[in-house]
Amino acid sequence: MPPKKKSLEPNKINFRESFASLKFVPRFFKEIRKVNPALFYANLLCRVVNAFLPVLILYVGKLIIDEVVLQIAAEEKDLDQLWILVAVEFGLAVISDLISRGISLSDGLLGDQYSINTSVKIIKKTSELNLDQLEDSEFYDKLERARQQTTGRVGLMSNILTQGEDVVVILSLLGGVVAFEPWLIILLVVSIIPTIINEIKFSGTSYSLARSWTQERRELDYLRYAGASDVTAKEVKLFGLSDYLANRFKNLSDTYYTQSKKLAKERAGWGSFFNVIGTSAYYGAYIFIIFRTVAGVFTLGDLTFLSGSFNRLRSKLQGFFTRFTAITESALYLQDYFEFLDLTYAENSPEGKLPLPKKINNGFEFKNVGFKYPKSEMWVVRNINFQLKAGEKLAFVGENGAGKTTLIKLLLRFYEPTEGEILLDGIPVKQYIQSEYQQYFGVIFQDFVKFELTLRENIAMGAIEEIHNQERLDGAAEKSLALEVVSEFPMGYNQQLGKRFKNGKDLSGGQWQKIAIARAYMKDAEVLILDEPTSALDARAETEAFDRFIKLTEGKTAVIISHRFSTVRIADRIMVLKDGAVLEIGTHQELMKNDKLYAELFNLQAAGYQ
Ligand SMILES: Nc1ncnc2c1ncn2[C@@H]1O[C@H](COP(=O)(O)OP(=O)(O)OP(=O)(O)O)[C@@H](O)[C@H]1O
Repeated sequence: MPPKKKSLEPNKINFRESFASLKFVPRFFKEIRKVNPALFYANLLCRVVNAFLPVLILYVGKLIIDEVVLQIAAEEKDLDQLWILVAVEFGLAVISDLISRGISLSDGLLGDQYSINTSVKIIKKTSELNLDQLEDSEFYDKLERARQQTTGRVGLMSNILTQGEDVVVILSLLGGVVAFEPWLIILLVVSIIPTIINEIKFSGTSYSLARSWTQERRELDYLRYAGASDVTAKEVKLFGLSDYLANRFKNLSDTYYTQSKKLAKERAGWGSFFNVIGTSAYYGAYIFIIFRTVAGVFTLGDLTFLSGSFNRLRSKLQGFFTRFTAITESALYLQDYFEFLDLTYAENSPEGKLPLPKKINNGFEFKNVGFKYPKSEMWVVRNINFQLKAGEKLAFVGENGAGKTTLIKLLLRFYEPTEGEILLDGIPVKQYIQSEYQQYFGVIFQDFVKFELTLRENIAMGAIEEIHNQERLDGAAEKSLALEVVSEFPMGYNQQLGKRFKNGKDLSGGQWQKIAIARAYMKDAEVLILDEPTSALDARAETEAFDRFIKLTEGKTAVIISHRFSTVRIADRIMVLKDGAVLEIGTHQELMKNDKLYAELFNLQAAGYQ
């Protein structure tokens, strides 16, 4: 599919929207303060002191020049006063430098702590959300923006603090200028108006460009990954896909480049034009001050103080307005971040309140369950009625796409049924506290995660609080045949797995699967669910794994999904699914007698093995 063309005009975010995003700033600062209150207040104090230094330094400079002029004209030179002034200016310069360094140091430290804190919050929040939210692409974009802007938020913090500091600098400089010559303020206003116009003109545009490209940036990241990663390398080489992927990447990025180039050029062009106007106003003021000095109204010291103050004021005011745009732009990202943190569970699944019973007495029951995935009109499963009795081993079989995994996701309450309900001992499962309910289950999914962490961590993921319980780890590894994998490595459980990190070792598909099964044993859950857990195991390992599974989980409730009928027949009962409906359910013998799909598929596989 060729990449879709995007319009070259991003939706502009207007000034009002930019302002509205500032409402998140107080919450942002509350979070920063919480991260390290002492450092936060020290930073504020440094900034307050720093704000008064420029006007003080300029004023002492003026006194020095006036004193020099006085001493040139004096017949008897007395330089004591002059040296004191020079010493004061030197002292102020040293203090200013120390404080500036203190500010950037504390900015950096606060920023680092804050970004660690937000990353942790994002990870935790993600785990709280429902699967349908995580699978939703709009939501995913929000998550992406919340995640990406961590460093932007750190910049935002120092920008806002500098803004506050500059307000004090500007007021103090203004006070100085007004005391000498109030008329200069008019020229000052004229000199900064162009900057304000420029900022209003472009405010929000670059943000809206970046925002409207979130989805494409995700696509670009993916293409970069697909074209240059160890996971895809085999197929990319073999099928000669690298040019295709590189071109797709290039076409999409070229469109973005064209848009941002257009914006950057416009911004630079208008910026230079307005700057010329601003500079002219500054020189107007300068000429005015020179005239007044020549006329004897101002001293030479006044001249340096006023021109210095005027120049600083202008650049501070310009900085104030450009920074304001940067702040409102980053505050829009802040909005993404806080909106993400404030996301709640899907509205159609209000959280249940009932605590979970310690033991399952009768089991689960699906009553007329039907389900459509969010934003889809298709019934994936419908009219599903069956019981999963306590202590029973039930197998699901059926062709690809029949709905087996979907039923598991419903049982686990990753999704709520669109119609019908699921009961546990006669009570609808949605009445239980979801997180507690999910603790009942130990699950190995078809696409279980291969964590690029140590072997120990990979097994302990089933009950991470038990990571140092060697006995339990050994027990789980032994039951799942993963102990053989552990013994292959001199570092044993401490072996790093995967190829991403130094000394990491990749495993075969079957070895990974044994580790995933160990995870389920580690959990010691009430209900075990194995979704094609042995597809990568060799025939001997598979039989062994299943025989063990049945023995070791005696009395436990379990659901097994498998395409291998030799495995399935060990189950107490087998449920056959076809096109999202239950076709037949019973023991192996019953279904063979039934002589429908199960018997047909069983005989087909059995013939294949002969
Ligand atoms: N997250 C999802 N969003 C939308 N549709 C989905 C999603 N997951 C699965 N489906 C659709 O639901 C149907 C049933 O999928 P499911 O994974 O339950 O089948 P399965 O019986 O487990 O198949 P297999 O044997 O291939 O694992 C399929 O048509 C699939 O396209």
